[in-house]
Amino acid sequence: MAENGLKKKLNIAVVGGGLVGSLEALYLAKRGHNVSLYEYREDIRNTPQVRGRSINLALSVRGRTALKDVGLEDHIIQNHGIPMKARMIHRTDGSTYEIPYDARTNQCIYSVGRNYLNGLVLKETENYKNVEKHFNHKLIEANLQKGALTFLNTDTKGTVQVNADLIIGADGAFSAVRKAMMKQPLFDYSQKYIEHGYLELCIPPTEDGQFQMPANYLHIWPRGNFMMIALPNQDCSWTVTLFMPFQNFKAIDSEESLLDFFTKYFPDSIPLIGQKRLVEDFLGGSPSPLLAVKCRPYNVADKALIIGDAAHAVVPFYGQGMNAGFEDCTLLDRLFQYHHDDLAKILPEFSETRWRDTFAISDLAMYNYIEMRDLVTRPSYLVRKAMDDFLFWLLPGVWVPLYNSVTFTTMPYSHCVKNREWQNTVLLYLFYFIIFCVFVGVWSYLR
Ligand SMILES: Cc1cc2nc3c(=O)[nH]c(=O)nc-3n(C[C@H](O)[C@H](O)[C@H](O)COP(=O)(O)OP(=O)(O)OC[C@H]3O[C@@H](n4cnc5c(N)ncnc54)[C@H](O)[C@@H]3O)c2cc1C
Ligand SMILES: COc1ccc2c(c1)CN(c1nc(C(=O)N(C)c3cc(Cl)c(F)cc3C(=O)O)c(Cl)s1)C2
Repeated sequence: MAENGLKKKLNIAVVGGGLVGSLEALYLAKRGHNVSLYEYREDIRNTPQVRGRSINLALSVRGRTALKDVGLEDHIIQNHGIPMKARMIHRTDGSTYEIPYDARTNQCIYSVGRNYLNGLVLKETENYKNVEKHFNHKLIEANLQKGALTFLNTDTKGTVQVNADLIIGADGAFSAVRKAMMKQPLFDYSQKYIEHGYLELCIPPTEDGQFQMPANYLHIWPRGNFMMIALPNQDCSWTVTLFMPFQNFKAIDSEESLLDFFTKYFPDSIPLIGQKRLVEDFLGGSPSPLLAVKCRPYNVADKALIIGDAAHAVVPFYGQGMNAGFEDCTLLDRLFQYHHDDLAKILPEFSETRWRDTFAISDLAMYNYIEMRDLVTRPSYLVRKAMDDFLFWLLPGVWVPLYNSVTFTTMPYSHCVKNREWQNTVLLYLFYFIIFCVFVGVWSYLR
């Protein structure tokens, strides 16, 4: 707050115009600050959207809350997002079965196009004169303590010097802002590349432009040490993501070995993708790596802050990366409101209160990576899910299963984990009690 009691307009540089950076620019614009958004790539609204190639993501309540704050939730839910009410599990014989996300209240998650959502948020910033967007600007140097940034304009090949009251790094898993932050003393950092990579394939729409599979589902082909999933697109195509160890990808190096592999493990997907397209896309592409990043603190004094994947890239096996990044923006906005834009209070409090939750979702996603590939096929998973669903139905305010709390509530991720721990304890004692009753029953019968 300025001396005269009026709110001080900050000059804020947001590095990274992806999903989280563009949303953060919008949040800050709505607070009246002068925002300059710098994005390495060109404006994605001008890049041709290759048909049926859009990469999509699962939007759940944490991300919806942020979009609601900036007035975009209704548009996404009513005009773009495709509701997914259940998982559709594909067995190797091609038969399928459903596992609803929330049988009690029929809540669902939404499949949204990454570029569509990014473009929508960027477009919304056009309504604010206090937002400047600079595309083709790559951050190459940062002096965070001084609020000084150097960008390479990839168009002109010239450099651009920028000074800001606040630098927000939303520049993704390989963040340049975080790299500068790592020079700070007491900055903790760890990263993990998992052994699996992912390759995106496409199930096109039918000749008459309809979905080839039931639309309102997240389709999963769980196969033990690898898995495939498919999310629906607005154009009735599916973005299919195959997760598999890099060495397995490497072993599939010919049309014959590829078709043998898919015939054995994903036979029903071959006619859906199309044999020719499968061969072209699989052998013509290469698997991308998956990186998890944990670091803290997220701020440098009252000068700089990292959010989104720059702060906490997670493996995608909970569908929460974007949702967690959007939740960063929501929580940061609440702190701006509570501390009247006083960065000396906001930034340290964001770091101190957020890292436990981002570490928790990172661990949950990594656990899912290890479990999920065949978890949904395990009887123990289905028994536990049935018990969770029953107790959730019986005691909805008390017993919120882990998957529901992560996906369908804004309960802090670390509380979701604590919740699960006491539920495990209760179920363990319940199990012992049942065993004891059976033992007493059998003993009484045999006496
Ligand atoms: C296979 C896969 C599936 C996923 N599925 C889901 C899902 O279903 N649901 C979900 O919530 N999340 C999902 N995620 C995670 C989600 O994609 C990320 O969490 C999200 O994109 C993070 O957004 P971000 O803006 O922080 O980073 P990014 O999306 O990486 O954006 C960073 C931006 O910064 C720019 N940039 C980078 N370096 C510089 C620089 N030096 N100077 C200027 N600009 C720079 C980049 O060009 C980019 O535009 C998935 C991720 C993967 C890999
Ligand atoms: C675009 O690429 C990707 C890649 C991975 C994901 C997504 C999009 C969206 N993802 C979601 N995961 C959950 C979830 O909570 N769990 C436990 C699951 C975890 C796995 Cl790995 C899975 F296959 C199904 C579920 C499931 O429950 O449906 C959601 Cl809810 S959405 C994972």
